[in-house]
Amino acid sequence: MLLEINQLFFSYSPEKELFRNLNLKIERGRIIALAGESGCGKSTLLNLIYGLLDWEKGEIIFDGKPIYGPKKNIVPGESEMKLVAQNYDLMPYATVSDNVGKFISNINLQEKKHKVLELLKVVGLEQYANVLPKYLSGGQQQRVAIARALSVMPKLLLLDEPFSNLDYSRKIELREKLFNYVKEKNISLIISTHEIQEVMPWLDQIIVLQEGRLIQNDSPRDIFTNPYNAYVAKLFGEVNVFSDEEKSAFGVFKNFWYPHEIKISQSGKDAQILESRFAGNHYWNKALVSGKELIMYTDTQISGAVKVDFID
Ligand SMILES: Nc1ncnc2c1ncn2[C@@H]1O[C@H](COP(=O)(O)OP(=O)(O)OP(=O)(O)O)[C@@H](O)[C@H]1O
Repeated sequence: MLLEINQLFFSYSPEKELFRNLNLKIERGRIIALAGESGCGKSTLLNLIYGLLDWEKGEIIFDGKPIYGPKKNIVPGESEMKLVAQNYDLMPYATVSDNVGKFISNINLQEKKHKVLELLKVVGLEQYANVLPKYLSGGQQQRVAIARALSVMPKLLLLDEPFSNLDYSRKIELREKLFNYVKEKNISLIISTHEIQEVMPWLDQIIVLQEGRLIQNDSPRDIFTNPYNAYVAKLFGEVNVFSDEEKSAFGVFKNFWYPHEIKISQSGKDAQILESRFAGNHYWNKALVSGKELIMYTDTQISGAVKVDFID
């Protein structure tokens, strides 16, 4: 086991407990997303794992050794664990290359140069090697910090919202290179994100927090097909939520239906299409079915009276 959190209690203030008896086990070599809406405790948990905060009760065991908060002031060695927080903490008067190479030994300068270039390629910043961080955008600075963290080949890399400052095309490029790199080098990765859809193809595991409670911890497929509650289902985008009463009234077998699971059919329930809008890869439709508004996606624009089926 790479990381074990046992019966952890933590709060920023006595009135408001954040983590109450949090338990978590993480195996080596995995790419894990820590998901949940803003304020659920993702950054705090990463900071606790990295030993930046003191907790009240419980233990965090990393690679067989206990982690302590700043009071005991024992931080893991550089090569063990790295955190890239939302402030990137770059050296302002050193170039991008020097920042990335900060933790790489100077014994073999040729090798160091080669390694820095390799890392800059992973984060797509090879053209910026000689630029100072202040001339970079927030998203670029974040990528320099990620490259620097990768340079020490940590056993565990913690990334707090690594793609939050990137436009879509950069995000797509970075996520693939980054995830392939960590897998190749056997670096375990935990990233916090509220855009789970965008990283899903690379994830081995998703951990969902809701107001400091760990409510689901499973493979992406299991969480997507069997979300614990509406909060979890909504992490994957739009979803139609049926109460238990609605579920039996509609004769459907589950509470959460994604828009692509409601399909136009020959037989099925009567539906009135209220809106049908072009959404790029599909049409986004709002349908009225037995008095309930449902969102469904279709390949073509639809209107009027149709019939729909629920097919997962
Ligand atoms: N330094 C602090 N002092 C007091 N309360 C804090 C502090 N940092 C965070 N909190 C509170 O703790 C809770 C968890 O915050 P945290 O930043 O861990 O959430 P998050 O899931 O990472 O959110 P986001 O996705 O917006 O970064 C929130 O209610 C937040 O207001």
